[in-house]
Amino acid sequence: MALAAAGRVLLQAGSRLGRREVVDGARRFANKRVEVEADEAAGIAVMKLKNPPVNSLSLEFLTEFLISLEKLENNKNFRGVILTSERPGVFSAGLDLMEMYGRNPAHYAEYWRAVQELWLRLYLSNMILVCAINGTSPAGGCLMALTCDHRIMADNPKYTIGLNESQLGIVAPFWFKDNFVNTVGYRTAEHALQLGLLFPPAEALKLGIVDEVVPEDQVHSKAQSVMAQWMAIPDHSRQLTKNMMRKAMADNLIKQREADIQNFVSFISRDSIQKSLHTYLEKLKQKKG
Ligand SMILES: CCCCCCCCCCC/C=C/C(=O)SCCNC(=O)CCNC(=O)[C@H](O)C(C)(C)COP(=O)(O)OP(=O)(O)OC[C@H]1O[C@@H](n2cnc3c(N)ncnc32)[C@H](O)[C@@H]1OP(=O)(O)O
Repeated sequence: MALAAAGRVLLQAGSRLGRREVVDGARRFANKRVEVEADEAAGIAVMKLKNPPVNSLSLEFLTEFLISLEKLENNKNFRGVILTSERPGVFSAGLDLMEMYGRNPAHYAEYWRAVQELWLRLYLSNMILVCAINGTSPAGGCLMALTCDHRIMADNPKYTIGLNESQLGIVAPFWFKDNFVNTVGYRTAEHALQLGLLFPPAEALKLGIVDEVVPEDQVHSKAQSVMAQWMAIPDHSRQLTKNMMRKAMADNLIKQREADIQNFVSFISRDSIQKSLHTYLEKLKQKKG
């Protein structure tokens, strides 16, 4: 119920944005920040993140992404989604720092609700989610990948993935942490989260953050072949199994969703945290100069 209500809010927000949907022969639809190549006959869609320059998860991006995902969820012909970046090199730079810096509490609350919604929708999706990680994927970007059923990363040592929040002076919330612990195990998570480590593909594979590392030019073909394997499993048994594995963790967030929002708002509003974000943003700028 809570999920459905939040979804309606996002849909309303989406229509307020007034984006015109572009339909190309019923096989492709796009809003400004997400491109969907939908092969209805095959039952597979490729969702490409395209929020330049670095696919940060801004409020507008989250709204548009959730609307596109809902369209696919509502069409029973779609059984699988491949998530990838339209800009190879960066899968996603994670949560948009500008949504968490210098804004007011109401904005922080609205943003955090949308971040929660993204995680819940992806984590509990009945569809098969395969992540084709064709670039760097820190923090919220890594979280998106962690919600998927299978992760394939491009073999480029320049790319990294992990939950680096502590390096920014912020903290990965409990549900980021739980998703990570369930993927890599407690000790690895404890170590990586405290240090805010980002891992290149080979290490990410060793730790189980990703399931496969393949040459960069094969990420998409690999994602398609993995999807074919997963599609061969009957939906009802796969979905019941997925739900059995994931429901408890998602319910843990659902039951304390409002408290989690309040925690986020009071944490992110602190002067010391705003100062840390300021310093990090300055560092990002200086890196350029
Ligand atoms: C008690 C417990 C309570 C807990 C309560 C909760 C607490 C808060 C939890 C918050 C969880 C946060 C999760 C996150 O996802 S935080 C974001 C983490 N992301 C990063 O650290 C990535 C930062 N970016 C980079 O490292 C690089 O940009 C990247 C490697 C991704 C790409 O490099 P590239 O050289 O290609 O591009 P630039 O660095 O030049 O960047 C281009 C412009 O984009 C801006 N940028 C980059 N990342 C972000 C971002 N995440 N959000 C907003 N903007 C971003 C960058 O500043 C450049 O902008 P300008 O062109 O204007 O300079």
